[in-house]
Amino acid sequence: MVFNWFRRKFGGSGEEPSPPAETPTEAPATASTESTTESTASPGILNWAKAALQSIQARQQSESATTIETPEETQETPTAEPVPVAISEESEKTAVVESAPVQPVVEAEPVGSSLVLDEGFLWSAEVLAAQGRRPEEVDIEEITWLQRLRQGLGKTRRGLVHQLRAIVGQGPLSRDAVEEIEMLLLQSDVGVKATDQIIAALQTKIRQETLPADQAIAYLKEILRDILDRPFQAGYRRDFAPKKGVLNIWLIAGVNGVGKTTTIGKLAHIATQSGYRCLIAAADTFRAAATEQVKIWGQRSNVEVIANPGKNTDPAAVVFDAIGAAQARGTELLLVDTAGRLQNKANLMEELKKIRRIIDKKAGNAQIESLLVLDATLGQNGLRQAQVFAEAAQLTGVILTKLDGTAKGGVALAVVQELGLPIRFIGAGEGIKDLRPFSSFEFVEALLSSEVEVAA
Ligand SMILES: Nc1nc2c(ncn2[C@@H]2O[C@H](COP(=O)(O)OP(=O)(O)OP(=O)(O)O)[C@@H](O)[C@H]2O)c(=O)[nH]1
Repeated sequence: MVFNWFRRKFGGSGEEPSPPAETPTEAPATASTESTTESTASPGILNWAKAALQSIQARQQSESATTIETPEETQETPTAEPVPVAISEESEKTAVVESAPVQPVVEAEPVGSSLVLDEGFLWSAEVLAAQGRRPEEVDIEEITWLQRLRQGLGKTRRGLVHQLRAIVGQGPLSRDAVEEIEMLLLQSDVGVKATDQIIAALQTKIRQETLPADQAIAYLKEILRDILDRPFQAGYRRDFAPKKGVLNIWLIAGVNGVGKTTTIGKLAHIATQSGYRCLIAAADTFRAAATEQVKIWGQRSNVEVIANPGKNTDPAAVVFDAIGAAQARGTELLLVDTAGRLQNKANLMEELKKIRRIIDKKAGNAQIESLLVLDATLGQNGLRQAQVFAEAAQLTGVILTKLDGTAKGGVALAVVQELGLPIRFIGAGEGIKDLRPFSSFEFVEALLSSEVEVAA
């Protein structure tokens, strides 16, 4: 059984978590602000984690038993022949449909590392339980991803949590304490505007009452979640799964090197794993290697790539062809890769606008999303680029990549504060499974939770 990331329900602030778990554990039923602030795993969490581990192991065993019994069904490699499609007049001499070759990359689950009831597993269990999840419904992919996210933000978290605790634990916030927190947030790339908001909210609360460090951190988490979820109050929908049975087009934009192509590959993987018919348009015709690169990613998920092998061909024509192909085949998700660099910025923006016009014209009924990919390691610099794109591409969301690197994580707050756009996915690694839908609750926990220890 394959885990469906698009159907995954998040708990956390502002969203009702699932009903309390009816398990023999004492797992917390809701995402309360106090739920994940302890540094020692409670017996409830330990039981919850054990139950989740057993359930994952049992499923893996029964799946491997099925594989052994019916090898032809489960291990057969699907083959795909190139399929001709309707193409536009402009490009009919050169356009071809690149069909995904046959061998999808099969990534083995890192069973050995993840199936241990270690600190990382316990922390993931705590985060999932706090969202009202039941241990028997948790998938190994969720545990692995949460561990990865937490690892990626580890450096920032260790610096932040330790110092914040020391400051907020000293009673009402003094002027010095406020300045210290401000510095910490700015150093973590939170940006001036979001930092001001956080400080103002924190001051109001801590002036009113003296909070122990644990509660002050819990309150800080709540403030951060509120900022990250604010676009939902402004009309953006929380649920970001593509609609089934209709054409969804996701235009992926961003400057070169931020991870657009890689992200498209990872999205194609999530989409096919979640049961969507998916297609990729290779509309970065400026960089010669870009098409080749996106084709390799297409192969990994067995997703076809519509490309035009000519030199400097019109990317809008590729998109036109791809929409035609998608409509002819009943594709549900068309991912459009775009150039990150042209002769100059004005050209790049013009190209994006043109692609957008083609999409609006040829696929007016499609569900269109325009997603900006931002490299989290660029911090505030990435934001300036974003503002330019926001106008040209009518952005509807952001994908934050490279949170596993030197990124400080706080940039997520700056992005939402400055652009008013929701973060839809985050990437924390170069592998096919290293991009997942964004959850403010999980992100903030990964950024600010203390280490969890098994109680003696
Ligand atoms: N560590 C890490 N590396 C990433 C992540 N996402 C992408 N990368 C790497 O970033 C580099 C650039 O990624 P691309 O996908 O080629 O970027 P692009 O935006 O398509 O670049 P252009 O095609 O030049 O516009 C590659 O080496 C990727 O492996 C991530 O989440 N973490």
